[in-house]
Amino acid sequence: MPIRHLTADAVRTAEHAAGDLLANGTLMRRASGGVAATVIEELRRTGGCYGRHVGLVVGAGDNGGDALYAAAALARRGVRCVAVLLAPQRAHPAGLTAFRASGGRVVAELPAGLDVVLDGVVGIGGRGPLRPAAAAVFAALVPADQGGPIVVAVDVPSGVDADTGQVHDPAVRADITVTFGVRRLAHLLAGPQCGRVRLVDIGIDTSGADEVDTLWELTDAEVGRMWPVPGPSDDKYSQGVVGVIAGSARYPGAAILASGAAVTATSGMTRFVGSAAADVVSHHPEVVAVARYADAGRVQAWAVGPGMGTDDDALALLGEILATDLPVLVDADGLTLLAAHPELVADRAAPTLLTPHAGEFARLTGADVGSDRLGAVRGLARDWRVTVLLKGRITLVADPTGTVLGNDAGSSWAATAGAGDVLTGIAGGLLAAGLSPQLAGAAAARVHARAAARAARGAPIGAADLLAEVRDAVRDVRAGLGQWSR
Ligand SMILES: NC(=O)C1=CN([C@@H]2O[C@H](COP(=O)(O)OP(=O)(O)OC[C@H]3O[C@@H](n4cnc5c(N)ncnc54)[C@H](O)[C@@H]3O)[C@@H](O)[C@H]2O)[C@@H](O)CC1
Ligand SMILES: Nc1ncnc2c1ncn2[C@@H]1O[C@H](COP(=O)(O)OP(=O)(O)O)[C@@H](O)[C@H]1O
Ligand SMILES: [K+]
Repeated sequence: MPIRHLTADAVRTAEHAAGDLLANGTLMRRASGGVAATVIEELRRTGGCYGRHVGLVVGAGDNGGDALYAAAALARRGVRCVAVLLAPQRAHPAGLTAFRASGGRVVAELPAGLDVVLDGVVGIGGRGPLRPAAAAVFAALVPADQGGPIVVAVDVPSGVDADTGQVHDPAVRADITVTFGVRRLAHLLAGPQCGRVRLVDIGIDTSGADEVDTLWELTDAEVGRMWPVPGPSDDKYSQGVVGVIAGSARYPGAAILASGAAVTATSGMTRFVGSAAADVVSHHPEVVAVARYADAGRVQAWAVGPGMGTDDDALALLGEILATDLPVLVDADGLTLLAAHPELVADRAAPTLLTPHAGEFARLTGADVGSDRLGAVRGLARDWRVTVLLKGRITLVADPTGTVLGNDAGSSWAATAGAGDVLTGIAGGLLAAGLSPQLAGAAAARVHARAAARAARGAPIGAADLLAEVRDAVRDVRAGLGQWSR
């Protein structure tokens, strides 16, 4: 089962369904216990708990209550806790009582030399940026990598919108985020702001949540299991032949990268159509490359667009491809053409995957992606009745029914020219092998991101370096599946 992320509303619904557990404070006790356990783990890793120092920043709601109860539990382990109360009159009363009873002290500002700072300003009830008093406390902290305290966010880093993942300015940048029962949308949409996310079981049931409240994330094992590999009765045709249309004789780069990625991602066969046919074959001799579409031969899916140009010939070719009943991926120049000719996909029944970056997305919709990327990608997929993969550090793949798969690349090394051409080739290969556009897009994004991180190992890369690591990235996700038996 993919990892589920939910809206704040859906989280609240699940909490309320827990009935007495919510009313009698059991859920909050479990939540704060999870926060304390996380802090204890961190302190133990760095020398133990006794005599260490933890600072709290406490807001007016239950998020602050979690922090106060967690501190009371930490005090029982000999941790010394101090708290800045942002709204002293409205701090969680029972939490504050427990905090004081455990020896915790309320202070006007956080002292230097803290080991951990707990962000209990706001959780899923938060709106907008950190207000000035909270912002000043966090601005004064020395970052953890410069010897300052580790920042542990309770539920979500304050200033990050739990539903859209919008990182307001200012917002808390957490090293660790501890959340309860189920991950919130922001934990994927704003992954880099959350640091390491730790999920604490508090005994709520979220299985009945609606799809519109949900964002899914495939596990590596799921990506590995769905990756197409040849079986005993397969031949080069039976695994799905992908056709790539990209680049030009003048600009062969996109053609070489996209077709090379298609070759690398799956077995079977890659065909290529375009004026860069000779360049493609010189780099990837296994590609069956021709100049004209009429000579292409049969394929099971097309990947069309990178560097193909936007002239009348390109438009005519895109129209022919989209008029087939084959799965088609459209990227780059193909998307620019589609933005002006949406009728080309309006009546398409066959699987269709559009892979825009933010600029191409704006061309397609006439509006910027905005701060709600999830809502935006869902809207385009629904309105155009196609699957849309929105690129970036967090890739989102929405199908027309509203199901969305997200992928945090984990690093940003793939933000390099030509990396999108590689993604096109990988996803095109998976489409030809029979994966749905959504799974093809999400699985390709995962392997693409791993390949980028593998290639980089701390230094900038080009798209060709990323391409060279795709095979090992596939090996990574397939590790442990008993693949040698196939
Ligand atoms: N309901 C429950 O049983 C549970 C709740 N839990 C905790 O409760 C949290 C939700 O608590 P609440 O609904 O009280 O909401 P929060 O504590 O997240 O925030 C609401 C409060 O913050 C104020 N506020 C909103 N935006 C602000 C901003 N930008 N700057 C400063 N103050 C702002 C609001 O006026 C309100 O007083 C969860 O995130 C979680 O930490 C957990 O204990 C799990 C169980
Ligand atoms: N900040 C980032 N972090 C991680 N991956 C990124 C980031 N920005 C872009 N990418 C990925 O790199 C690729 C870039 O594709 P694209 O924008 O089409 O570039 P190009 O057209 O030059 O190939 C996509 O797979 C995208 O998801
Ligand atoms: K918080």
